[in-house]
Amino acid sequence: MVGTGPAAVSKSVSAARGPMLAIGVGPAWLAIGSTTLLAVADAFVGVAATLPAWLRYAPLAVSLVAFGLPHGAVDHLAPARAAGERPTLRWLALVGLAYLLLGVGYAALWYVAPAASAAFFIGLTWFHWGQGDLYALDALGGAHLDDRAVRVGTLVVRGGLPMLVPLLRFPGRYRDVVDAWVALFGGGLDAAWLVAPETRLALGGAFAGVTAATLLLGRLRGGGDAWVRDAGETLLLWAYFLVVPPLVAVGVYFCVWHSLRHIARLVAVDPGARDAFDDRGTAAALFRVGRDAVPLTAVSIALLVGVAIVAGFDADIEALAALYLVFIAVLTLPHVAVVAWMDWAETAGLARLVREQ
Ligand SMILES: CC1=C(/C=C/C(C)=C/C=C/C(C)=C/C=O)C(C)(C)CCC1
Ligand SMILES: [Fe+2]
Repeated sequence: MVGTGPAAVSKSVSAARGPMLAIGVGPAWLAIGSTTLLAVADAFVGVAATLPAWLRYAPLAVSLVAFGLPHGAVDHLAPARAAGERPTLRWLALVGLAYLLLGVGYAALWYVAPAASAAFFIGLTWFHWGQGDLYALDALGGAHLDDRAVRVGTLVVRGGLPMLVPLLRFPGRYRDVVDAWVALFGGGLDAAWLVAPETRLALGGAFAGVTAATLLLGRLRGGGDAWVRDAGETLLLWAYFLVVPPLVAVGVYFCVWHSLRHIARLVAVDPGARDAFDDRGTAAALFRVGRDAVPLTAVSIALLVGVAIVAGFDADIEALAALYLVFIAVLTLPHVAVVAWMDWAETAGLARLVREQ
C-alpha cells in the first residue's frame, strides 16, 4: 500500500540525534559561521589577497587525514552496522566488490571521457551531499520533511549549495578547478557557456526559487524549531558559498559539514561508539570511529601517492589537488552506493519515499 507521505523515521535515525548535535551541528556552525564572518570582514580589509596562493589548498590537504577522506574509510563496516548486524567477511567482500567494480569502472571512464566524468562527479556530489544533509535533518527530527516534495527539494537545495552557488559568484575559479581535472587526462573543457553571466543568472535565479519554494512549503507542512534550524542552515550556507572563495569553501565544508555529519551517523550505528558517546562523551566516540578509519585511510593515501609517483607528478600544487579530487571522485561512486544502501537499511533519505514501514 502506498501512503500519502514518506515512511516514518526509523528508530536508528532518531537515535542519531545526540551524536548529530554534538558532532555534526555545533562544530559545523562554528566553523562555517566564523569562516563566513572572516570573509565578510576581509572584504573591508583585503588581507586574504596578500596571503600565499598555496594556503587556499590547505583545507583540502587537511581533508586527506582529518574527517574528509577518513569519513569514507569506514565504508567496509558501516553497511552491516546500519542493518543492525556485525560486519562479517561476507559484508567486507560485498563492499570490496562494489568498490572494485564501481571504482575501476569510473576510473576507466575518466580516461575515456574526462569532461563527462567531471560533470558526472559534480552531479554525484550534488546528490551525495544533499543525501547526507537530509539524513542529518531527519536525525534532528523535522516534521516538515514528512512531505515528499519538501524532501526532494531539500536534497536538491542542500546538494546544490556547495556545487552550484560557488559558480554564481566565482565562475573563473570554479572553471579552473574543473579544467584542472580534465587537463590531467590531456583534455580541455569547453565550458565558456557555463560561466557566462546569462547562464549563471538563470541558474542562480532558478536555484534561489527552488530554495525559497522548498523552505516555504516546509514552513506550511510543519514549521517548528526543526524548520527554523533547517532554514537557518540553508541561509548560512548560501551566504558562505557566496562570500568564501570556492577551493577554501568546498574544502572546509567537506571536512566540517558533510564528513562530520556522516561521522555522527557512524557513531550512531556502531554500538561500541554509541556506548562510548553515552558514557564518556564526544571525544571517546570520535576516537572509536577514527580507529576504524585508520587502515583504509592509510591504504587510500598510499594508493594516491603511488598514482602520483607512477604518473610522474611534480610539485605543481594545482595538478596535485586535481589528482586528489579525481581520486576522491573514483572513491565517491562506491561510497554513494554504500550510503544509499545504509539509507535503505535505516529507512532514511530518499529510501523513505519508497519504503513502507
Ligand atoms: C573543490 C571544488 C569543487 C568541487 C569539489 C568536489 C566535487 C568535491 C567532492 C568531494 C566528495 C564527493 C567527497 C566525498 O564525500 C568545485 C565545486 C567544482 C569548484 C570549486 C572547488
Ligand atoms: Fe560522504
